[in-house]
Formats: sequence, structure tokens, C-alpha cells
Amino acid sequence: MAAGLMLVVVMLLSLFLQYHWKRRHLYKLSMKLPGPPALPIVGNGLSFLCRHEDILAVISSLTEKYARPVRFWLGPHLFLYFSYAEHLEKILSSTKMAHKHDIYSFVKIYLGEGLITSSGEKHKKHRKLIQPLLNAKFASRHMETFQKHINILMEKLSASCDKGTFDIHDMIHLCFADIIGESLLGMQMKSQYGQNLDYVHASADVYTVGYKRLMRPWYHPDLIYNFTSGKKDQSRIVDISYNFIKNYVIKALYRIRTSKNDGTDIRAPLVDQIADLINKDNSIMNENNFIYHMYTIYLASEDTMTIITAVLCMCFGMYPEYQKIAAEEVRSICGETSGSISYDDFSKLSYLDMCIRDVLRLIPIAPIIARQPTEDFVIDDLVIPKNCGIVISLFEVHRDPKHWENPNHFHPDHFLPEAVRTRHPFAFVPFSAGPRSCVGKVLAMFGLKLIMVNILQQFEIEGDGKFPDIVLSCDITVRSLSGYNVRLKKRMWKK
Ligand code: HEM
Repeated sequence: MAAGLMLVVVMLLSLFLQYHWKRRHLYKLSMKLPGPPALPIVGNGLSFLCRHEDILAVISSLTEKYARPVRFWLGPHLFLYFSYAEHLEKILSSTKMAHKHDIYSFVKIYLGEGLITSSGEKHKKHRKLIQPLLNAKFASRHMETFQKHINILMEKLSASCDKGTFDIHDMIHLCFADIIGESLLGMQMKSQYGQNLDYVHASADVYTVGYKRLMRPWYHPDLIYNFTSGKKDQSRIVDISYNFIKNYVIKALYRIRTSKNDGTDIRAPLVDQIADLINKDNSIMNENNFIYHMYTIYLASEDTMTIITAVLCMCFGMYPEYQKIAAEEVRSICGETSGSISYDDFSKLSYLDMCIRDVLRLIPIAPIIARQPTEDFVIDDLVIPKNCGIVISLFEVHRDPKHWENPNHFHPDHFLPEAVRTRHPFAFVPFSAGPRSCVGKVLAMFGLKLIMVNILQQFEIEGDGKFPDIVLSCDITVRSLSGYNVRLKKRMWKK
């Protein structure tokens, strides 16, 4: 009996030693780098167990104390934290760094092997198919669809005119849900009329429920998580979203197989264009992959565009001097009333473009990106072993006073041509860059401009305070915890 027990102890000890021996290069590297002391098992996980609005302060306290890269442990994962533009350039441009970190496995529960969460050859192949479809032509051909749903938003906003301060987020959110639903997924969501709200809300919950699990290493094993209320939320979200998207993917495949028109019609929603590619060669992706790509694209687009639009509205309210310039530009290029905009006008809206960019700077939707090198990677004489976690902070580089004259305020002049010319190109990367950059950036900029043109043509926006008064939460995305509060007045153009 005693000998058996002894044998078990020896085996466990040898497994323990083997595990740590294999990871010795990580411990060696960790000892070389600056960073906070870590506890056994949880590492520095407890430091991040704070309210969402405090996470930025926790990160700043680390980055103020230590030089880059800062190292920290999240459970058994070693992460190196980078935020200098020069480092970002090397990391984001490298194909060795195109692999998403294993920590995204908790996001995979919702997004499967969609573009955001997958890596390797399959990701490369599918990205090559999808990215070219989301081009400027796609945006221009879907302008009518965008405008149709924006018209409904304009009516709803008109009803809030002269009624005091209100939170503009939800109205914009439902508008983008309808736009993305029709142009990308081929569905009439009608969420602005109160339909399909269980799906819209379940999708919004992905961020909060997913993040909570991600940041609590003890919830990582299914064995523990399955007994928590988080698991129930997770299952509810997965059931609603997967089945909802599946329904539209099956309809698109059916449409393509039975109709004379094929998905190469550029006016077709994205889902039909992909269905057409699959119909011609069904080895390119299976139905499950198709569903996850479409859900990823829905989630990656409607939330991001909503937040940027809502924050820009707030900024125009808080900084009326910039709103005035942007509105006058819209008036001179697009006219005083909506519906008179042509696609070619968009490239002429240079001041509005600067305003949108400065909000993308202040609110980088993906504030932190995690990667895992597939081979050893050298940066500044430091050899980063493969499989070590790399964390890149877009949030920090976007506010680095080295690059930005007025880092914590809405300041569109940051994007004057002269300022852009002299700044490091990786000091501003709201859509990331390189092989994992955003595939929807053209559509995003188009949608943001179109909605803002309509809003500025019809309303004068008022607001209180200045940008630093907004309480930000920063987790998987950045958002305002103090709401998206504005007041609207009907715009009366001066003769
Ligand atoms: C203001 C709007 C948007 C912002 C700021 C934004 C930002 C980003 C960023 C920073 C990434 C890289 C994330 C990472 O590396 O972890 C990304 C990836 C992605 N975005 Fe966007 N995005 C926006 C809109 C859109 C839209 C409209 C679409 C789709 C139509 C879209 C689809 C995607 C997809 C599929 C990826 C994953 C690409 C890959 O890993 O290959 N995004 N986006």
C-alpha cells in the first residue's frame, strides 16, 4: 500500500518536473524581463480582477512602472506586453505573429473557426476569399440599403429632438443591426421595429459573458465553469446566435442553388456571394465554417460601428467648434438634406474623415490584441520563444504623448496631412495591420461617414463635459460606462 502510494507520488512529481522542464525557456525569459511579482497558479490574474472601468488604471500602473515589454502571467500563460509603435510595426507585419493566442479559445465557443478566432492555413485561405468581396464596390452598391435603414433612424432621432438629454446608443445599434443584417446576411432584421431583439441582445452579451470567463483563470476548466451561472448564459447565447445565423446561411445556399441569378451579382448580400463560391466549389468551406464566418462578420461590424458613431455624436456635442466645421463641410459637399449624397462625395469629406479617425484613435475597438508566435521571434535583441503570449496595446499607442499633441481629448487636427506625414505609421492602427488586419475597414469607413452625414444634415448635437469625463470600460472592446448622452436640435441652416 505504502509502496503504491510512493509510486503515485513519484509519478506525479516526475510529471510536475517534466511540465516545468519543458517550460524552462519561458521562466528564463520571464526572469530577464521587467514586470510585477506573480503568484503561483494564478500568476498576475488577481490584479486584473477589477471593475471594467478600472482595468485601464491597472494597466497604466504596470506600464508606468516597467519598461517595454512588460511581462505578466495569466494562470500558466506568460504574456509580453508591447505598446511602442516601432514594436507594433514589427509584430503586426510579421506572418510569424499572425497566429491568435490560445486564450481566444474562450471566444471560439461563440465564434467557432470564424475569421477572428481561426489561424493557420484555413484562416489564410478563407480570408483570401472573403476580404476581396468587402471592397469599395460592395459599399457603393449597398448604399441604398444603408440609407433605407438610416432614414428610419432619422425618424426616431427626430422624435427625440428638443426632449433633453438621452442615450443615443440603442437607436444607432438597432439601425446598424438592420443595415448589417440586410447587406451582409441577407436578412430583414427589422430590429428598429422591435423584431429579432433576442438575437440582437444575445449577440451584445457575448462580450460581457466571454470576458468574464477569460479573465478568471479558475473558470477556464469546463469542469468548474459548467456549475456556474455563466455557463447558462454562455449556452443561451450560443443557441440563439448559432441557430439564427444558420437559418440565413441555409436560405442563402438554397437561393443560390435554385435561382438563375448567382451570388456574383455585386448587389447580392455578402452571404449570397460566399454561398455562390461554395456552390461552385464545395471543398472551400463546410456549412459550419460558413455559419461561423457570417456570425463573426455580424459581430465584428455592428457593435464597432455603433460605438464609434455614438462616441462621435458625443464628441460633436462636447466640442461644438469641430461639429460646426464638419457640418459646413457636409453642407458644401452633400447638400443640406439627406438623400442627395453620391458615393463619390465620400472621398471629399476630409474633415469628417479626420473627426472619425480621432474617435477611432480614442476608442480603439480592439484595445488589446493577443498573438502567439509560431516560431521564435526576435525583437530588439530579445528572443521571444514560440508559443509565448504577445499582447499589443492599441489603446496605449493611440494615446502616447510622443505621437499625439492632445492625447486625451477629441482633437481632429491630429489628422491634418502634415501631422500624419510626420507621425510613425503604426502610432494609429485602429483596424490593426498586416495579415490579421480588419477585412471590413472600407465598409466601416463608408458606413460611418454615411450615417454621420445624415445626422449632421438633420441635427445639431449638444452635450456636456469633455472627452476625459467619459467613464471608459476596456475589456474585449472599449465602451462608455457613463452612457452615450446627447441632446438634439433640428438643424436650421443659416442662409
Ligand atoms: C469601426 C469599425 C471597425 C473597427 C474599429 C474594426 C477593428 C478591427 C480590428 C482592430 C481587427 C483586428 C483584431 C485582432 O487582430 O484581434 C479587426 C478584425 C476583423 N474585422 Fe474589423 N473593425 C471594424 C469594422 C468591421 C466591419 C464593418 C467588418 C465586416 C464587414 C469587420 C470584420 C472584421 C473581421 C472579419 C476581422 C478578423 C480579420 C482576421 O483576423 O483575418 N470589421 N477589426
